[in-house]
Amino acid sequence: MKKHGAILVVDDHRGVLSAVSLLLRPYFEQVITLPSPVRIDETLRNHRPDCVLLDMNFSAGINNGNEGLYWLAHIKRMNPDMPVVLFTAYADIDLAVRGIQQGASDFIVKPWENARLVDTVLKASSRTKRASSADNGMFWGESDAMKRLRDMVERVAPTDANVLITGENGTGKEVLAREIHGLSGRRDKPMYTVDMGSVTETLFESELFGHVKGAFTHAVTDRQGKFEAAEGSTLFMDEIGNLPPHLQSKLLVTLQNREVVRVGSNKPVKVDIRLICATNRNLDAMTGDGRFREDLLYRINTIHLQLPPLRERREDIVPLARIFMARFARQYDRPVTETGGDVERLLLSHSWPGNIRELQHVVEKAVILSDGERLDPRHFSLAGPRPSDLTGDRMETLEDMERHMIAKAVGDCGGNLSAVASKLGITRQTLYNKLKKYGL
Ligand SMILES: Nc1ncnc2c1ncn2[C@@H]1O[C@H](COP(=O)(O)OP(=O)(O)OP(=O)(O)O)[C@@H](O)[C@H]1O
Repeated sequence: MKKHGAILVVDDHRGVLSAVSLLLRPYFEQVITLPSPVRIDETLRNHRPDCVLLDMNFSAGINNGNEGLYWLAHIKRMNPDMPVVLFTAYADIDLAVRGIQQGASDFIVKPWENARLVDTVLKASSRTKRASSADNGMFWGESDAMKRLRDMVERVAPTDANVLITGENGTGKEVLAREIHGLSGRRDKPMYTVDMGSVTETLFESELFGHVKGAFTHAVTDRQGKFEAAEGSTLFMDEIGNLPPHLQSKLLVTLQNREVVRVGSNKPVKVDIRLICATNRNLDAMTGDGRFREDLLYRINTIHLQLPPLRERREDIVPLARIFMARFARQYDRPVTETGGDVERLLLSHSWPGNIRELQHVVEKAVILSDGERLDPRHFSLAGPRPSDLTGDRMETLEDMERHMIAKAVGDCGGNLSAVASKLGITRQTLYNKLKKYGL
């Protein structure tokens, strides 16, 4: 039988976690257990489980299930397609029904029947695969830069070549890493992520390479690092530019020898991983002034993929906005089905310093606030471009300046073209001509 990817089990009874973990291991590549929901976000981000089995009651003495419903809503907000099976010690059908109304896939009553529990979580996990690949996949779009990138990705993904993805914040580096993993021979195992931007520097080493008991004050047991966990799969190292110099050397040795040495040990362990790194920093400049090892850069960037900022793929702004609109309309049960011309002009007039993430957030907010079939331009509060967008390379000609002034005015006037024309002191017809000329 082919195993499913990963399942996350959250329950504050350690006995329950061990029993469920033993029961589910034959069916899942990875059974991740959490004794408290506080680390749910990080765990969902790093492990992308196929399903969550979520206890309904966490704080001792408060047994009204609200904690479970709270965390259910939280998971669904983060990841609308994630199937959540509720786990409750009380045969409280009303509560379970409320959970299902709020998006849970099913529920299991404790004490549970093993066969029913396995059957329920397997069904929920298969559902996610179909939903998420259709819904949360990468949108490539029509720009030449993205077409070239896609071509390259299709050729490179099936190989084991190390890949370096660069691009500004929010351009989709992690989405691209998942796409590469999904097209590779390693796709049956989950991709492992380690975010060098969120782990504190003192924990980098143990997080990556693991440690043995007693290696440092809090090392009370042996612990596997991400390199070992990702055995046979892909390891995605986000914000690689944050890696301090002594760990750059250790990473280089690990990649050269294909083996890791846990902190506090001298016994190397063989590893077989495919490495994908990402950064929004300029590693060439960092090697130039000695902040990043050049030999490590050569190791990690066998293939270099550069994601363009959203302002350089303007033809993709509206299609992406429509995808996000449809997704959030479903998630928040809103009737909105159209973006509308004024909203589209508004979106095209913005410079998107936060890239696709920013677009996704503003569309999400507008969908939540919407009450009709069309998005309302008043629900978009787009911040003006950053000062850096107004100077330097991107503002070289008078045309650049004019384009920027028109775009800004469209934003300031909420997409109302009569107001834009009068603000700029030109006729509506001239404004139309210029909007067309600049693709706004
Ligand atoms: N091509 C795409 N198609 C659909 N959604 C996308 C795409 N690229 C990015 N997104 C969405 O935009 C958000 C940001 O993407 P992601 O986290 O991959 O960016 P990033 O470049 O890794 O950001 P950061 O540098 O801040 O880590 C995510 O919510 C993701 O779902």
